[in-house]
Amino acid sequence: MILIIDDDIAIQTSLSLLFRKEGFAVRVADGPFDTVEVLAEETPELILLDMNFSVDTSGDDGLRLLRRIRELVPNMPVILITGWGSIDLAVEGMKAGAKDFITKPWQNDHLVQSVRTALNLAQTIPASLNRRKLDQQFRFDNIVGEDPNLLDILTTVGRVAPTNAPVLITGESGTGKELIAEAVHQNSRRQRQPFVKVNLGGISSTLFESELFGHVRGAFTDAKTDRVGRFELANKGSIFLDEIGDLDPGSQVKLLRVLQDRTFEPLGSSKSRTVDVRIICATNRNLEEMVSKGQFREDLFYRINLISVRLPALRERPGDIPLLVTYFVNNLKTIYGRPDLRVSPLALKWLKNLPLPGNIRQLKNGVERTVLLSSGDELQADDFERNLTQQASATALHRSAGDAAFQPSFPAVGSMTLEEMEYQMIQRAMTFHQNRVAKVARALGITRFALYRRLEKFGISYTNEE
Ligand SMILES: Nc1ncnc2c1ncn2[C@@H]1O[C@H](COP(=O)(O)OP(=O)(O)OP(=O)(O)O)[C@@H](O)[C@H]1O
Repeated sequence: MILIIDDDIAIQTSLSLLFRKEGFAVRVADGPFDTVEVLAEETPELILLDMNFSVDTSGDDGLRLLRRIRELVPNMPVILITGWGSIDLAVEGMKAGAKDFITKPWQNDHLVQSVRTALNLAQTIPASLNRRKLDQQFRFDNIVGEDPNLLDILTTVGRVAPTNAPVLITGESGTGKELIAEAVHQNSRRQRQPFVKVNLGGISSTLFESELFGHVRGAFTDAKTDRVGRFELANKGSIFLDEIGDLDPGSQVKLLRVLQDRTFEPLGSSKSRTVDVRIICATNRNLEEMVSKGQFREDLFYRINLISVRLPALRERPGDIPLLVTYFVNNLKTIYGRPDLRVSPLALKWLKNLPLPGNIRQLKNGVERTVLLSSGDELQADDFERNLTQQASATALHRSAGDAAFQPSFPAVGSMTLEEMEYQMIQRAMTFHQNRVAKVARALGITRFALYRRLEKFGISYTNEE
C-alpha cells in the first residue's frame, strides 16, 4: 500500500488514480493526525509526502511530519513532493532521510519510476557475491578484479542496474568509473537503447545548452541547421555525465531542471521536449566538500546521488594488479599477433608494489608500452620498470624542460609510437608551464578543449581554468 499525504483533494485524487492504475493499493491522509492513525493500523510500503501540505507554505509542517514518520517507521521509503520554489525544503527533507523528491507539476511516468525505484531499493540488501556468482548473474565481462571492495561495488551495481535510480560514481582518475557506468547500463533494461557519454569537463559554459539540449536553426549565428542534443540522443537509454564536478554554477541550474522534470527546450525553441533517461554521473572530485564550500549545488547533489559508489584507487587493491596485467597482456597478444607473450612471476610480484597514481589507466598504458617496446616473449620486471615508472620519467622530463643545455632530439624510429610521443610532449609542456592549461594549449598549437580531451585520454591531471 502507498500512503499519500496531502491536504489538497485534487492532488489526492489524481495521485490515487495514477497509482491504482499502476496496480498499487492506496490510502490517503490529510495531515499529521491522519498519518499517525493510518500508520497505527497498517504499514505502507512507501509514503508520498507533499511538503507544503498545510496552509503554512513554509514547509515546516512537512519537515516536522517527515521527522515524525522517520521515528515511527524508520526504514520506510518516503518520497517528497515540493514546488520548484521550495526545492531547499526538499534538500532539508533528503537530509532528514527522504529517499527522493519530485517537483510539481510532475510527469506521471517519472513519478511512477521514482516510486518503483525506491521500492526496489528498499528490499533487503543481499550480501556481497563472489566473483563466480557475479559473472553468472551479470555482465561484467571486461571488469577485472577480485578485491572485496570491488566485489561489493559490482554487487551494488548488479542490484541497482535494473532500477532507474541515478548512480554517482566517484574515484580517482583512471580507476574505472566509465567502465562501471557502462556496466550499469549493460545490466539494465535499457541495454539495447543508447548509452550517451558526455564529458562535462570538456564543454564550455557557452556551448553547454546547445550540446546537451540541442538547438534549432538560427538560434545563434553559427546555427545553420537544427542540432539534436545529447539528452534527446539518450532518450529511452542512459546518459553518462562524466566530470560532473567541473560544471559551472550556471550550467548546474540548467542541468538540475532537466534532471528534475525530464523536460528541456532546445536553444532557440520555446517548445518543451520530454525525455526518459537514466542518469549516471562520475567525478574525481569530492562533491560533498564542494557542496560545503558552495561550489556545487546541494539540490543537484541530492538529485544525482541516490546511489553512490566509490571506486578504490589501485593502491588500495594491489592484489588485483597481477590479474589486470595478465588480462591486458592476453588482449595484446591477439592485437599484436604475439601468442607466446607472457609475464614472468617475478615481474608480477614487482608490479604489485608499484605506486600507480594514474591507477588502472596508467597500468594499462604502461603494459601496452612495455609490450610494444620489448622484443622477448616473457616480460621481465626490468622491461616494465623502463616503461611504466612515470614518476621517474616525469622527474626526468621536469629536469630536461628547465635545463638550458637540454638538446631536443627525436627518438629513434620504431622506439616510440606517435601516441606515446604526443603523451610525452603534453606531459613536458604541462610541467614547463606548471599545469597552466591555456599556456600549454598555446605552446602545443591546439585549442584548450582539444588539450582537455587529450589530458583526459592520457589521464594527466589538471585543474580547470576558464
Ligand atoms: N577493473 C578493470 N578491469 C579492466 N580494465 C579496467 C578496469 N578498470 C579500468 N580499466 C581500464 O582502465 C582505463 C581507465 O578506465 P576508465 O576510463 O573507466 O577510468 P575513469 O575512472 O573513468 O578515468 P577518468 O576519471 O580519468 O575519466 C580504461 O581503459 C579501462 O578500460
